[in-house]
Amino acid sequence: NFFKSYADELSEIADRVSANKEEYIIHPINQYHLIKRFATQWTEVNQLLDRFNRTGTKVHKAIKNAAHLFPKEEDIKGSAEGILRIQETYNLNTSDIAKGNISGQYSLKKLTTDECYHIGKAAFNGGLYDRCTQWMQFSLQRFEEGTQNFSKAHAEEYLKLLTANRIWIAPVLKLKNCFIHIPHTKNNLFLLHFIRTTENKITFYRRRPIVATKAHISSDDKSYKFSDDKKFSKVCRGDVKIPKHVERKLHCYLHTNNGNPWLMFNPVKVEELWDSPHIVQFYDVITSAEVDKIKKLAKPSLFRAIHVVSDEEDDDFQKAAYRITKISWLNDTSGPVIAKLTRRISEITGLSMNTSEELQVANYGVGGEYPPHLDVASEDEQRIYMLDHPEGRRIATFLIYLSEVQEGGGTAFVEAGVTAKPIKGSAVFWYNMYPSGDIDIRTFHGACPVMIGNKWASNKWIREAGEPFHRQCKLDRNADNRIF
Ligand SMILES: O=C(O)CCC(=O)C(=O)O
Ligand SMILES: [Fe+2]
Repeated sequence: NFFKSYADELSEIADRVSANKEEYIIHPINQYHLIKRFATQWTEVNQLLDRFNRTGTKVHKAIKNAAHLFPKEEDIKGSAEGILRIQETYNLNTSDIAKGNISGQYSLKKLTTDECYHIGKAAFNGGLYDRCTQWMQFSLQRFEEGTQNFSKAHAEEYLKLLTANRIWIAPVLKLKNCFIHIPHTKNNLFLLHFIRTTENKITFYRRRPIVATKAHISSDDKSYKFSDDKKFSKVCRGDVKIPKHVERKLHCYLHTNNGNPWLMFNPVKVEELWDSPHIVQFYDVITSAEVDKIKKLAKPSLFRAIHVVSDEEDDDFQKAAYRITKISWLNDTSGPVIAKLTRRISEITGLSMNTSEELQVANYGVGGEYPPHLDVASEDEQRIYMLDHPEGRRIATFLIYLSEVQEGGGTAFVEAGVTAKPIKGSAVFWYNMYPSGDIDIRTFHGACPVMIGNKWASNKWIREAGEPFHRQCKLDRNADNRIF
């Protein structure tokens, strides 16, 4: 019976998906279901085959051969967290998501009682207590609709816990460090959990505010603090309007880099995204065929990226294992397509590639994001990394989009309040340092969570040592960058 119902379920999905697999896979709820099927149901199939001694069958062999590639429990958790990250960033309704509706696009199946429960649990563990309440309520609602064998006591337990503790959560959140002194702490499991998650600070959805170190700051301003997580989400949603006086200065034009022969008959299309710091987007810098070649070269060596997060308190560095991006590095000998792209970046920007980094290729999955950061190291960090990087700091970033993203996944410049849209074949370019050599903290930026889609992007970081003849330093600390 189990095999039969599972086979029916799969063939129904296969029938409805076969026409457009890509469209199926880019929806976060479909991905969640797919990951779940591999992490749990196929394992169940395997166990049943073992139990009934059907170990020689074709399907058993297939599962055995591929089992090491299957997603694991932690991947289900990761994808539930991805859904929550999308929900938090883009202010989505719990009821919409439970119905499978993400920004107007529906998943093949809606979320079941136990799936709502599990997302609720992930919300609780991330300290999102109000969200947890909503998800548990939806779990119970689905249960009333009579979908499946799920013990509703689990969800009720969470709701009870949250209702009983509601009175003190809000004030305690405000007091933060004082709550440790509340008496009877040890007897309150919920409070202990709360303290633990709050103390950890980094949760999957809440990005740690980054404080500029002294070396980041060029003038007398000693206490510059970057905008918080809320601002990043707001910019990602496109809720920050470009002021009229800035908009008036932004243009689109064709660029030949002062009559560069490579660009004379095929000028590059430029759109200014911001005036100060000057941020531009180039269009059609790479063809679709070249993109396919780059992805093919990168795929075998993609590995999960680890973001380095600056620690607020001791200014030390900590690694946070956000499992949401995969990256790979390609150099000019990896293939002619890479060497050609490197030369093209040089023609467009007028900068030397002699001290540039290899091309970084990144792939973002469900809810994949890169929290706000500066691409350039502070002076203190550079002193530490000097031996590794005699070619100096990252003077400029050339960020190429290798795919479209249906919803979300833009690059948000938090201070400016503008988000670059991932358009396949285009590239965003900006200087991370002022002409004086000071770091331009206004270039603080991050990759917004991918809501629907599969995002591919590629970074070419250009380092300072190769540029003295291409980009003159200026003694005036107030001199601003102008790309062209
Ligand atoms: O992928 C993006 O949109 C931005 C990525 C980024 O900022 C980085 O890799 O440093
Ligand atoms: Fe970056």
